[in-house]
Amino acid sequence: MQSNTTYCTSDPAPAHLEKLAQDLVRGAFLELYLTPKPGLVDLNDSGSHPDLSVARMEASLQIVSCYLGDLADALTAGEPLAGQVRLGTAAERAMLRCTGTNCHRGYIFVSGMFLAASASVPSLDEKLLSQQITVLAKRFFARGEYESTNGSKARSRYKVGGVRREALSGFATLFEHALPVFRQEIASGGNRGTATYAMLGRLMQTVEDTTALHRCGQEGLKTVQEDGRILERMVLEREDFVGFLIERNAHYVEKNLTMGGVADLLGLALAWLSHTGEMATPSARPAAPVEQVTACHG
Ligand SMILES: CC(C)(COP(=O)(O)OP(=O)(O)OC[C@H]1O[C@@H](n2cnc3c(N)ncnc32)[C@H](O[C@H]2O[C@H](COP(=O)(O)OP(=O)(O)OP(=O)(O)O)[C@@H](O)[C@H]2O)[C@@H]1O)[C@@H](O)C(=O)NCCC(=O)NCCS
Ligand SMILES: Nc1ncnc2[nH]cnc12
Repeated sequence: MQSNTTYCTSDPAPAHLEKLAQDLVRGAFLELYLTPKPGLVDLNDSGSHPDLSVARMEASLQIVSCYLGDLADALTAGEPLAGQVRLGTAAERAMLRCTGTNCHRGYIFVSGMFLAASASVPSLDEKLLSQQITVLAKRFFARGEYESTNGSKARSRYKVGGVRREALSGFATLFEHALPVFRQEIASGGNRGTATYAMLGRLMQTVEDTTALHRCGQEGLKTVQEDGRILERMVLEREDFVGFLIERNAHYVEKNLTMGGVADLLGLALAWLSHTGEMATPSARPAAPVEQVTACHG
């Protein structure tokens, strides 16, 4: 796949931007393959998404990978916000054209926002990164809202902030909930598997997920939040949370309930933890470089 966007930069994106772009793709793959997850596509089934499959989402992530690589180059070339947004909308169109779905539309937005913020905060300082995300989100949303989306309808109908408030808060749910509960689980003797499910439980409780509202209204969102509370407790108490999640998946499929926003923020959290090295096993050999996507569709 050949990208039709090239940036004449004297040099490629700085190493930290290029690696973060790769880690943002890695995080989305880690989320996709996490199994089981109620209502979402995983290695068991497609949850409440009969139009999706693992293969289709992998194809979508190839588009996301091209987008993030192009965005890293554009940021290095000093591309202004309008040009960055054009890359995002082009990626949304490519995803729809190549996979027939919008399965990573939200992830294009949150991962693009995260990478753009990191271009101005070339460190692992999470407070500074969060503040820069808020700055960029204010500039992004100051451009106005031009289309009626499932998310915008859910936000006005249920008086919630959705992904918009999440971005304007500097991804507070990620930095103040998801990452701390992961680190707490590791510190208290857990492993990356239990810590990831503790993160999923906390995100289910805290994300104002407009996809859950769009599908099943307030009752649907409350179901996700209550299940997240139970999941986090079961992980903490070393109960059979996998059995619980398999049972809940059957319920979500019956109700057509999903939580795509939770999935995206989980992918973002796994991406950042990959970037900080907290997803690596202490004795692990340095990870082989992620196979670079050789060419991209524009
Ligand atoms: C800023 C935009 C993301 C638009 O946001 P908006 O609020 O207008 O709503 P949506 O366009 O619907 O996108 C919101 C998507 O963000 C995810 N999400 C929802 N709540 C949250 C939250 N609280 N925090 C973080 N993220 C959240 C979610 O995306 C995931 O779910 C989608 C799949 O679920 P599904 O139910 O299948 O969705 P639908 O197809 O809508 O329903 P069905 O028909 O299938 O029943 C998938 O996208 C996941 O990623 C929300 O969907 C931004 O997109 C925007 O402004 N776009 C305009 C063009 C642009 O500027 N693009 C460049 C961006 S850099
Ligand atoms: N695993 C998943 N299933 C459905 N929608 C998603 N959006 C992001 N990850 C997803």
